[in-house]
Amino acid sequence: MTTLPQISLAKLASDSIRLEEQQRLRMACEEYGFFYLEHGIPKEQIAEAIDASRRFFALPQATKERYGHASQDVYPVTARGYIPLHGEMLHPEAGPDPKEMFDLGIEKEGDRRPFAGITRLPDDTVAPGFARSLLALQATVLKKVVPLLGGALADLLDMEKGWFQRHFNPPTVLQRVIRYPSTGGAAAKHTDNGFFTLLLQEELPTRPLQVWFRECWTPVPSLPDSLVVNLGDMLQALSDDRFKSTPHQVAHDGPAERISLPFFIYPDIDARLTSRQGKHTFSVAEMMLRNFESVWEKGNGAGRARELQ
Ligand SMILES: O=C(O)CCC(=O)C(=O)O
Ligand SMILES: [Fe+2]
Repeated sequence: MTTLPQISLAKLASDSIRLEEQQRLRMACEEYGFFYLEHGIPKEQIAEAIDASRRFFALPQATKERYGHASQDVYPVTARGYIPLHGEMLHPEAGPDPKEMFDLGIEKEGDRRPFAGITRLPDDTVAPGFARSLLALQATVLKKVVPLLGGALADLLDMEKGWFQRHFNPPTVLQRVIRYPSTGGAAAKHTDNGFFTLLLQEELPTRPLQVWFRECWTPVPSLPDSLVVNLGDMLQALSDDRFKSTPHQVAHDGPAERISLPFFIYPDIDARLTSRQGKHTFSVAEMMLRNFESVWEKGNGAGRARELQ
């Protein structure tokens, strides 16, 4: 069985072995577009967010729907809030996905730019610990993981000094909580549209996440203390197509429900970026809005779904 490369965040941070680890990261990005990252996030913090999410999803449907897209005050409204089962379609041939979700972001009052602002979230009287544990996890991810991994990737892209700090200050974040029911859950094949995605998943003996590798669907089992990183379409473009934004899908058939916690990391919403060799130039806001239009208005699926057979 193929095992994805394992990269260590601590090694990327260490002066003595950073270069060696960066070369392994380069190989992971060029050959796979998917890898494990030993992250160092406390287990309890992840477990708390998963438990609180499970409790939220167990609430009555009418309670959850109070936080749906129609109640959100951000642009686009589809960027935040609760999405019921079969509420999203990642690939048009597969139809709507059997999964339930909640989306949040960097919560900043008064920020009216696309994909920014405040999510209408359930408070502790409705969903104890839900908002608090998810936002605490976001803070840890943004502090401990994103700058180190992002900086290492920017070095590999051969961007000028300070490129990452300039264009990810702050990053745009779509933080998602997904529940796949025990009776069968799925996310259809797609690519992610951003720079990279960090996926924290429950440690289960089953292997529902699958990556398209060497013309085969290959399972990506959870590994202790590691999250899964996959590269998105923006990073593929910024690498002049050297790095892979790899197709993936989820096929979950129980026996228990599965909670996963992806963080979709994008550059600053105001950034306009050009790849090193100049093959690709894009505005982050325009590319994100196009992707949302494809998923939510045109029914064409996510990322490069349309190109995937
Ligand atoms: O739940 C997972 O394991 C992956 C979900 C995913 O690929 C996505 O939401 O983009
Ligand atoms: Fe994905």
